[in-house]
Amino acid sequence: MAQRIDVKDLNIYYGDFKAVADVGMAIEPRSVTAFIGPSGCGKSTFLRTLNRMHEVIPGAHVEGTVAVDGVDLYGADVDPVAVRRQVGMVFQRPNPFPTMSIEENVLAGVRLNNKRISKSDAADLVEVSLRSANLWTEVKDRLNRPGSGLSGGQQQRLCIARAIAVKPQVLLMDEPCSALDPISTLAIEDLISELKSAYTIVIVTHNMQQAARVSDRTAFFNLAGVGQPGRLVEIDDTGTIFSSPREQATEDYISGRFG
Ligand SMILES: Nc1ncnc2c1ncn2[C@@H]1O[C@H](COP(=O)(O)OP(=O)(O)OP(=O)(O)O)[C@@H](O)[C@H]1O
Repeated sequence: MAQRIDVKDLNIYYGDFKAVADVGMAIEPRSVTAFIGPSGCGKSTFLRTLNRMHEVIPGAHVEGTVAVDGVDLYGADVDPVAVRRQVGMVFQRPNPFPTMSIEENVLAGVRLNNKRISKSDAADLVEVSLRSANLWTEVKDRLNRPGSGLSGGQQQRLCIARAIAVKPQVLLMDEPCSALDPISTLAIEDLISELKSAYTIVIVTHNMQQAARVSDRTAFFNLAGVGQPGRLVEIDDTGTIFSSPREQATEDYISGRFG
């Protein structure tokens, strides 16, 4: 299911403002890639271009290519809705649909895609998705209760189950633990490590220990100054980035000298 992503010469704009410049990188399947860097360097903006969520903002556009297994997501005949099915996203704050039951939350993406699904297939999909998200045993006896009745960490795992249920190839996570306590954070990190055997995972994180714990590859982004675009400084194996990065700016950032 996992797929490789190749980004080439990507420039990302909000209207006339170039927020991110000249990004090129390969993101490997069945691995976790972390994006780190100071606030405003464009990590979230870049992440959102990987499933065409960026362009839902009026005036926002990109130049360059993002190819998933060789197919440019920005090709003329590519349907952005199909892209978002293939490349799922989990956000900073858990956002289950509050009035929907746990079960209906898991199925929400599938229903949005207008897929007809029998009752027994739906029940199977709910169980498989919740099991994959390490949530099944905690909720199996209350599948009809509202998703909003779960703890923050459980809600985030529910959102991951909802993302998985549409069978994406890639999972994008934008600071998925920033609203969670340390125990829930560890549960999500364990889950990320399990999911990488099936998915290509990209995670934005402010937490460098988290990047070091969960990711195989780390990309460091930086900003030359206010009003300047963010740029990719380097991407390498996570161990290398945290022990012997090539660039001084990376060294300064990871050793806490700025950002
Ligand atoms: N909707 C928007 N409209 C206009 N500019 C935006 C929008 N969202 C982000 N930006 C700008 O794009 C640049 C990159 O922002 P982005 O949120 O991607 O950075 P980030 O590295 O994820 O930051 P943080 O770590 O603080 O979340 C910033 O200058 C920001 O002000």
